[in-house]
Amino acid sequence: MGESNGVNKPLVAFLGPKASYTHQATLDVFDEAKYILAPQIGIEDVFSAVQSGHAHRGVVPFENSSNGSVVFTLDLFADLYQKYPDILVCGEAYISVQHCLLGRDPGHHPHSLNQHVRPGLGLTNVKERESPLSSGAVTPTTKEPVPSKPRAAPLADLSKVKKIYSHPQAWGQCKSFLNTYLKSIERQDVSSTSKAAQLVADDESGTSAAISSIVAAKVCGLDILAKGIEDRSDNTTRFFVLQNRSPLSPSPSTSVSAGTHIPATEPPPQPCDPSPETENYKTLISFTVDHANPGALAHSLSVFEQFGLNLTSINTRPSGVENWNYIFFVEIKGRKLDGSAEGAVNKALLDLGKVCRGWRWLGSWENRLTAAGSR
Ligand SMILES: O=C(O)C(=O)C[C@]1(C(=O)O)C=C[C@@H](O)C=C1
Repeated sequence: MGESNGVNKPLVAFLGPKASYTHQATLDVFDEAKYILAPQIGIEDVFSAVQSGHAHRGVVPFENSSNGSVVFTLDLFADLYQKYPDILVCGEAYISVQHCLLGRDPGHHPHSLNQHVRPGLGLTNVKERESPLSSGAVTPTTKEPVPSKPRAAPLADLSKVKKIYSHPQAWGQCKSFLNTYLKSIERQDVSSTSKAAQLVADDESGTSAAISSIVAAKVCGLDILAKGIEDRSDNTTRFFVLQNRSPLSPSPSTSVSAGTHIPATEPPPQPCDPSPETENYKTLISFTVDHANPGALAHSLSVFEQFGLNLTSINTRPSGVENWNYIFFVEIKGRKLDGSAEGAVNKALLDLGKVCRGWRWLGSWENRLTAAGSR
């Protein structure tokens, strides 16, 4: 299970196709020489591959610094139909996201190619125009951080663009550019930004464009019509590495030949790290409360305070049971110790069970956020 027959390498499922931001996150965590990286059509396919044991690990987007949670991923963790009971988060990765508008530039001259290189994706010779064509474009610098003004101007004439494809997360990250240069142009959601680039590459009319990456421009042979169109220069997406809690899913030491590199995001040693140092870990927990009970949410959250566990994020999604009832997701600093009643997280979970309706531990993993972005 979780291995590709013949080559004996563990399989890592990720939201594809190739050149998605999730692919870039996957390459940051998993060495292509030691793992088979398997693109999936949707985020749910990644969950399914890990749940079934077909994949050893999975990589999915979780949240963006400017546009918030990836609700598709949260809903899969909410798992209303109990399809993914064994999914655990065992790692995270942060990718700086610089979006481009990709399409066909009628004024493109093939000799003005720029060179870009991205290991693992073989990126070279990306077709990027050097000079803005758009008159009256606002071109703020980072010294002029006015949110309503786009950070980039088009590099080509956009008047022929009649439809834009992208992953729904991308629209909210590029609001200023879209409202300024592509207002009222039809937008179509697709499963990923690299899928969007593929669709535009297949559209021979040349009237569609994609919000996607510079890597996808190369892979799909598209022109860069604008670059750096995200609202914020520090636009970053966080990805989760998933594993199956069941021992059927092979651990790296059994599935990879001796001396292999184990990614830094692999789960902490099991069953129990004797070190009391849990500060550099994070834990994701979901829980539901009795909505008729005043203070039910406050009582649940106070459990974490009692054990000195800092909350790093809180999210809600509809519970699926009753209208206006929610499932809560909290992320806290610290980790659950396996097979132990000790540890602040373990104790907090015991107490949480006394005040909430139900809870689920969704994994503990090493915190990969540097002190600069600390949380
Ligand atoms: O569409 C992709 O390329 C993805 O990997 C998904 C995703 C996301 O869901 O947040 C990843 C990074 C960007 O924030 C936009 C889209």
